[in-house]
Amino acid sequence: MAPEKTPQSQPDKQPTRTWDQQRGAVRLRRARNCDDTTTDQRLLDSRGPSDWAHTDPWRVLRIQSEFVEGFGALSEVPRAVSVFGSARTTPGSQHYESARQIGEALVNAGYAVITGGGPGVMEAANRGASEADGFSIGLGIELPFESGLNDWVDLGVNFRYFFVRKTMFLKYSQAFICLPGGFGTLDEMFESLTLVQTGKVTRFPIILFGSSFWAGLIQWIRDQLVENGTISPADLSLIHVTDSVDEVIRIINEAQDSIYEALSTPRQ
Ligand SMILES: C/C(=C\CNc1ncnc2c1ncn2[C@@H]1O[C@H](COP(=O)(O)O)[C@@H](O)[C@H]1O)CO
Repeated sequence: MAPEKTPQSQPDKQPTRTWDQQRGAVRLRRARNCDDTTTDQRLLDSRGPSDWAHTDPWRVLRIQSEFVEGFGALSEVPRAVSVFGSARTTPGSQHYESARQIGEALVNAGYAVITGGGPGVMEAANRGASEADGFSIGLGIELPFESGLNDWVDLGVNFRYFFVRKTMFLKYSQAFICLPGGFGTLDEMFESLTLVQTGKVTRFPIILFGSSFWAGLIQWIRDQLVENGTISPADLSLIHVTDSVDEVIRIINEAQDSIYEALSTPRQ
């Protein structure tokens, strides 16, 4: 019979129990320390040439560097609006032309245009902005099926991490406009709605362009979310739905005015 492993027979291998510990943001209760390797072993006994780059502690530095690069590249960006929508929209289609007009109108109203830098609606909005001689920005994302930044992006920043990129959209935009899209667009829309609903960002319009495309979702939100009490009826007012480019600009300008009013300075 195999000898029983007890603290006496295997003194060095026994996991050590520690009491509650607070390590920065992390709370450890009844923690077990099972790591019986030494720091030197972990440093010198590498498993492969790129092991270090894939361990979470090092990943944190890459995440950090992505924040630093993003903040650095975008810090001088003037007032801007982000435009989201399908990567699959084709040039010449109605949604493509709407996005192009929105890009142009935003520039004429004094805003830079930020998109995901990809094809479809993103390209169209960048194109409208660039054709109107405005500031056209693309925040690209590394994807398995890389499509690269579209040709109408004047300032492009590529990100590895979705969540870092999302921070940039929010930090450097005064409003979000969502054109018809798929999961990516819905993700961007619902994340921004959550941030406005929870008060993380204020006076931040979320505009859904294309009423017939969005009607079913709005109805579902009303019938299911409001009816079941998972959102309050007032939350519906966080979403603006329109088919008018002029209305888009009016909504954004009004929100800007209310910010300047709160600060008691006129809008520039
Ligand atoms: C699918 C194709 C290329 C994808 N390239 C993208 N580049 C940049 N940003 C993207 C890309 N795809 C999605 N996004 C982001 O999500 C939104 C669109 O996603 P949807 O699922 O198409 O609605 C968009 O706003 C971007 O921020 C080749 O066709």
